[in-house]
Amino acid sequence: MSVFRAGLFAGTVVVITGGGTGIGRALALAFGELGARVVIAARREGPLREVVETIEEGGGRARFYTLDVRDEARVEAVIGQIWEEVGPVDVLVNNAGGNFVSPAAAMSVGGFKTVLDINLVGSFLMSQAVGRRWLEAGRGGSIINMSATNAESGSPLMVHSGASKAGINSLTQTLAVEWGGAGVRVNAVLPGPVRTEGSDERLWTDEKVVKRLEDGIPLGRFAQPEDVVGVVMFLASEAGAFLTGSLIAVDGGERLRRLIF
Ligand SMILES: CCCCC/C=C/C(=O)SCCNC(=O)CCNC(=O)[C@H](O)C(C)(C)COP(=O)(O)OP(=O)(O)OC[C@H]1O[C@@H](n2cnc3c(N)ncnc32)[C@H](O)[C@@H]1OP(=O)(O)O
Ligand SMILES: NC(=O)C1=CN([C@@H]2O[C@H](COP(=O)(O)OP(=O)(O)OC[C@H]3O[C@@H](n4cnc5c(N)ncnc54)[C@H](OP(=O)(O)O)[C@@H]3O)[C@@H](O)[C@H]2O)C=CC1
Repeated sequence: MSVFRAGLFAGTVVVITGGGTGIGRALALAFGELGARVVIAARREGPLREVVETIEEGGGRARFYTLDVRDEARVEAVIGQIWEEVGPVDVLVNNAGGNFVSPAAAMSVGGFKTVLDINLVGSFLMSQAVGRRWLEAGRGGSIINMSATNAESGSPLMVHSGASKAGINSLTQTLAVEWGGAGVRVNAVLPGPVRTEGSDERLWTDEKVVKRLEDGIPLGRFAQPEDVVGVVMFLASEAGAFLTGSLIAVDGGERLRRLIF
């Protein structure tokens, strides 16, 4: 049950990249439930369609667009279409992300760049396409970037992901300063390990690793996608009106643990 009031996001257009699965799906459903006009965008139509149908069955309003966040022309076209077909965007959640496990010494530059392109360049392109329109129209808005705790701590076998998320933290703070005067707030959420379709397939495949990770989380369990929802809602709402450039970890304390004893 949501702790936020019914209709909190009525009249608000919320765009979520990667909204067909995992954390993005949980966010889309939650925003839909609170009255937002939800727009989700990713590469595969199937998961996007399922989420839109689920929101509409619950009485909410949603639509999807297929896009690859690395494709500058497609990003610009889709954002233009959203403005015309749905209305001016109020909230952008840059959630689309990619990752895989690989020793740094064995990783191809193609693999490294792929994850940088999806996570960092994709967040930049989406923010730029939306932000330009906000600046031109003299209206504010809120951007929430999905970073990760590996931006701030060395996480072996994820050199591409960690570097991209550190870049996202910097992008967040730079845009917060550059666009703050125009009423645009830019914040980032840093989840620790979360069980999702994408991460279960690519990262958390070894139960021994899962158990070890879980043992190291002070709150004693992996996060579920729903654990990330509340802080995003808070940042998107009026309650977050004076937050910008903030990097907020949602990790059950995982980033604090050090192997001393
Ligand atoms: C504390 C916790 C921190 C956790 C932080 C973050 C967690 C997450 O992000 S979980 C999200 C997981 N979800 C996803 O990754 C979903 C989207 N992922 C994908 O689409 C793919 O996995 C992708 C990232 C590889 C991108 O797909 P695509 O654009 O189709 O890329 P290609 O398959 O063409 O590969 C490009 C390039 O990357 C190399 N590569 C791909 N997978 C691996 C692998 N498992 N190991 C090593 N290298 C891999 C591939 O060989 C290509 O390289 P080049 O041929 O050199 O170009
Ligand atoms: N799971 C975890 O442990 C953690 C995840 N995160 C971050 O949370 C976010 C969501 O991840 P999570 O829910 O776990 O993973 P999922 O794989 O379930 O979701 C990622 C979504 O991103 C979309 N996506 C991937 N690449 C692109 C692209 N090039 N263009 C458009 N959309 C794309 C995918 O859809 P499609 O394939 O259809 O394009 C998918 O729906 C990511 O930014 C991730 O880095 C952060 C910390 C921990």
